Amino acid sequence: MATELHRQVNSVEKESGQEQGGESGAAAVRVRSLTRSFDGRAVIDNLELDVPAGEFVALLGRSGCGKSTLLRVLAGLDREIEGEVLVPRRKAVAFQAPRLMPWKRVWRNVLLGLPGRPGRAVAERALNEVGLGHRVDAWPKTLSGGEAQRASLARALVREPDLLLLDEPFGALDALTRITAQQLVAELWQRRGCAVLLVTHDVEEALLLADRVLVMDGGVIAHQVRVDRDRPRDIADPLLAELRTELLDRLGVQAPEPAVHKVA
Ligand SMILES: Nc1ncnc2c1ncn2[C@@H]1O[C@H](COP(=O)(O)OP(=O)(O)OP(=O)(O)O)[C@@H](O)[C@H]1O
Repeated sequence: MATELHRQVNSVEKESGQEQGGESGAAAVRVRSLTRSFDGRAVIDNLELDVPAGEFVALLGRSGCGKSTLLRVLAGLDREIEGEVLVPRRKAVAFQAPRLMPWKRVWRNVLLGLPGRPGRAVAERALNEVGLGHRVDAWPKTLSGGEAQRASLARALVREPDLLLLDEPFGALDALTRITAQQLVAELWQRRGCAVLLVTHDVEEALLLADRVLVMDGGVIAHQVRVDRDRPRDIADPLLAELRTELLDRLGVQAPEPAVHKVA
């Protein structure tokens, strides 16, 4: 299904007949010559990016290289830009911190900011989808870290996004909860068919989840690899191990030797 794209340029989001359908009809993101500067320094510098509808893309890069800035631009939260950014109107974003309002019950948090006064049943459906059906009436402070992150995902899902933007959503979770949350996102993506852009520091997470992994450096997408493997994936797969070394190299990180377990 073709997704209508909308232009975000210099604080204006306007519908444009020209770029709908046609060449961009199967795209979820089209970025041309995007530049974003802070105090005269271009953090994003003539960046180009295309994401087809339904693709899962992971974005890696050293700390401070501009990943979150790019995500905020795509989300429409930052419009002080030069260049062209086309994204679907239906988009949603989830951050590392779940950002739930403590004075509203979970289901009301899920519906926050949604137009058209949707009813509780809409929130319940999304909460069921992320396995939080039993916490519909809970207060945010009673949720565990993983539950709060799932509530945040439910809040993104009720928007029925064509583009889901995730900024380090698993960064604050413990290792076990993180794996469960990754599996949930993979399932949701497969079920919903939306495009996903996941900002992460974790090369293995990127390789386990994404169709394509991008490395941002010098204000542009400096490198990319395609992960041509069915899911669920195994990080011990030789292709993934090879791509992991390649990506760590591009990130300027020495790949550690695989751990050797000795049994006495
Ligand atoms: N509102 C702002 N005002 C000034 N500088 C900013 C602003 N937002 C971001 N920057 C700068 O832009 C650069 C990129 O920041 P950004 O948060 O996008 O990096 P990042 O790649 O997401 O980093 P990390 O991986 O550490 O989260 C940094 O040098 C940051 O200090």
